[in-house]
Amino acid sequence: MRGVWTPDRIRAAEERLFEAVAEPVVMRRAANGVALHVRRLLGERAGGVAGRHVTLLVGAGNNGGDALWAGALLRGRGVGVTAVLLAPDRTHGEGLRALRAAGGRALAAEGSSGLTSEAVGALRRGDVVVDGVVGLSARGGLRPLAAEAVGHVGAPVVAVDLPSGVDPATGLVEGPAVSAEVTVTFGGLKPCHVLEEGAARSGRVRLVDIGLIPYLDEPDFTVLDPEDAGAAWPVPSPEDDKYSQGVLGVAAGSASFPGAAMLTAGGAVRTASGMVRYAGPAADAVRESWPEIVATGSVGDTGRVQAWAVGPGIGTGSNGREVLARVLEEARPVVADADAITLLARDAALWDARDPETPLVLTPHDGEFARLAGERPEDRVAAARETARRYGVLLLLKGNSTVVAAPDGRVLVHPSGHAWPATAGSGDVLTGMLGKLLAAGVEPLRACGCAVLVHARAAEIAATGSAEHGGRAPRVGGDEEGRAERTVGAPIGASALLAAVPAAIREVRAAATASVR
Ligand SMILES: NC(=O)C1=CN([C@@H]2O[C@H](COP(=O)(O)OP(=O)(O)OC[C@H]3O[C@@H](n4cnc5c(N)ncnc54)[C@H](O)[C@@H]3O)[C@@H](O)[C@H]2O)[C@@H](O)CC1
Ligand SMILES: [K+]
Repeated sequence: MRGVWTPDRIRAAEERLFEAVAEPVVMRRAANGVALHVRRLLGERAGGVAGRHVTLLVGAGNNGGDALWAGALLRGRGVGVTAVLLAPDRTHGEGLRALRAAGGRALAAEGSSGLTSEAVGALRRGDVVVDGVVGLSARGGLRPLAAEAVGHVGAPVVAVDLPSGVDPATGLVEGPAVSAEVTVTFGGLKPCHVLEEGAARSGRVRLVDIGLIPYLDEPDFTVLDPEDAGAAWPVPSPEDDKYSQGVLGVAAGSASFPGAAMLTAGGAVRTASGMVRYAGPAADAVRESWPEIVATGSVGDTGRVQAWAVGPGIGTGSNGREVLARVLEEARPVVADADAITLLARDAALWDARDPETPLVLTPHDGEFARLAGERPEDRVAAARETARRYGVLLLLKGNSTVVAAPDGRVLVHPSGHAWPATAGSGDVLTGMLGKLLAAGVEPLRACGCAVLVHARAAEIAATGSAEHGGRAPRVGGDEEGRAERTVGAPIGASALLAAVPAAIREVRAAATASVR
């Protein structure tokens, strides 16, 4: 599990760190980390380090200072280094002196008519380009000169701290911005690494220890790693029987639309052993597809369950309303999706059926969220947190980065790093998976994080056929250099995602086993 801290909290921790350790020492640590990851990328993409060329794009502040110091260290490894200075009169002085003393070159980016031809040549020559334009103090998109310079970059980019042009606190991009292959950040992750467009533009995020950790407060939110999901995933123990592992009730689909029932129930079956019960008009179809499921026609006829998954395909009319009300009255943990969210958003009386002490998870996409909250989410973490608190629910806001907020303010984010789950029926599978984890007794916030992570990975495995990597490096963190990120994929349907769930579970469980060795 990794923490994510807002820029303000990072700065406050840095101030405390500087009382104990001199700032240049800290910067040198940061630069060491940048140089290490530039060397790795050179090895990967240029076949070696010595004799290769690195171009530094350097802005006005300490972010550029980090890049210059890293350049000086790379010179020591036989790398040719050229710094292109976007603001020569405000360049980090010590960093520039260090680079020149190590034999690096520096030139001004701007001539009398925009970017000079020397600067363009340097940007085109780099085997790797280091983005030291702007870091934690970034405001808005790249300024025109920096944007023009970035436009000439064809080589892979290592971003210092964050890809320039991305808002550090939100991950939003409001103008031109850098797209990095690797982002090297310091002390702790920032929201831009895992949220919105910033997550995609950060590429592989590498965290460097600069001694900041003891000075950090509680993170603003957290990110689960595959090994966290693997460690929490329920598997049967020798004492278990089919009931003791948690029974899930599924209320989904209809006679004319049995697909939602099939996918929700299937998500549950593939997630954990034990038992799944189905209640609804698609009972015959469900029995046929999933003979292991005990299927009945109505919620009232279903035997005991430890949790319910309700909503996909139940409709928003009186039948759907009745099903949802019956499920809520049972006072068991519930995951409510799709039509159930629409019903809850427009019918305040339905909330009376609910026991406020029993966990209720709502899993909206942005449109369903707008029905609940009155508007589409802008700052997704803040919006999910506020809505979770207001309704007293766990709010799982789906998106490329999925945000899960608990009513007590805790938040988990999962940056999927790809969009393969964006296919019809995929949400139904997630609902079944999450329901089964709740039935198995996994703590609700963690259950949400685990289900989202494994669901996203299953989609990726289905699309890319990459299961053979057996425990791919996580996008955020990890030492292994990514390979699967460049795997070419093919579009999938939700059935293919569902079929890949066991492979994804095996992968996270293998990651958990490896991490305790
Ligand atoms: N506080 C510290 O001493 C440490 C800072 N570190 C580095 O320092 C960075 C923060 O440095 P600074 O606070 O000096 O500021 P930055 O280097 O992030 O920004 C410098 C200046 O760029 C300008 N700017 C803002 N938005 C811009 C945009 N969109 N396009 C172009 N220019 C823009 C502003 O004038 C800003 O003051 C971190 O991101 C990290 O890389 C690390 O060395 C670790 C320790
Ligand atoms: K940067």
